[in-house]
Amino acid sequence: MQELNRFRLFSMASEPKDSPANNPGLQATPDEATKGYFMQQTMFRIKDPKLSLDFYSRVLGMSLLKRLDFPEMKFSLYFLGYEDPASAPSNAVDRTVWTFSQKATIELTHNWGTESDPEFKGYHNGNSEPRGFGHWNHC
Ligand SMILES: C[C@@H](O)C(=O)SC[C@H](NC(=O)CC[C@H](N)C(=O)O)C(=O)NCC(=O)O
Ligand SMILES: [Zn+2]
Repeated sequence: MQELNRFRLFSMASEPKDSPANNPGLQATPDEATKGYFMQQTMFRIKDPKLSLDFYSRVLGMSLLKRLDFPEMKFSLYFLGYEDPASAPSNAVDRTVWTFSQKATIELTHNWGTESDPEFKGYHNGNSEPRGFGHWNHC
């Protein structure tokens, strides 16, 4: 009962639990230097683009906003998001600029050959030591 009362007491605090007053370091407004900036992309390395593109499009419902190939460095980048690709510019350079102006995209990095390399054991999933990436919630 003690724990429940303590919880009730805390949740009745004058300040909302999520306020800056209850969260040292939390700022109500961003620094002028980065005002207007937003999280534009996070990157995952993938083994096989055929399997990953199927998963991200069919299962997660995302669209391919832009693909960039770097043959001299033997890798490709696939930018996925929830914008309608039909609204993307047709010009390749303009489409790259458009893609990089979309919020919270996913950049899939494919280092060529991993899909067929028997020695490739996959990338670290973050959930074994040393722990790193945690999870992605899709709902
Ligand atoms: C275009 C822009 O969004 C990028 O992030 S490119 C960044 C660059 N990516 C690569 O070199 C991909 C191939 C490389 N072998 C790799 O697996 O990363 C890069 O800086 N990658 C390093 C990183 O930590 O992101
Ligand atoms: Zn990137």
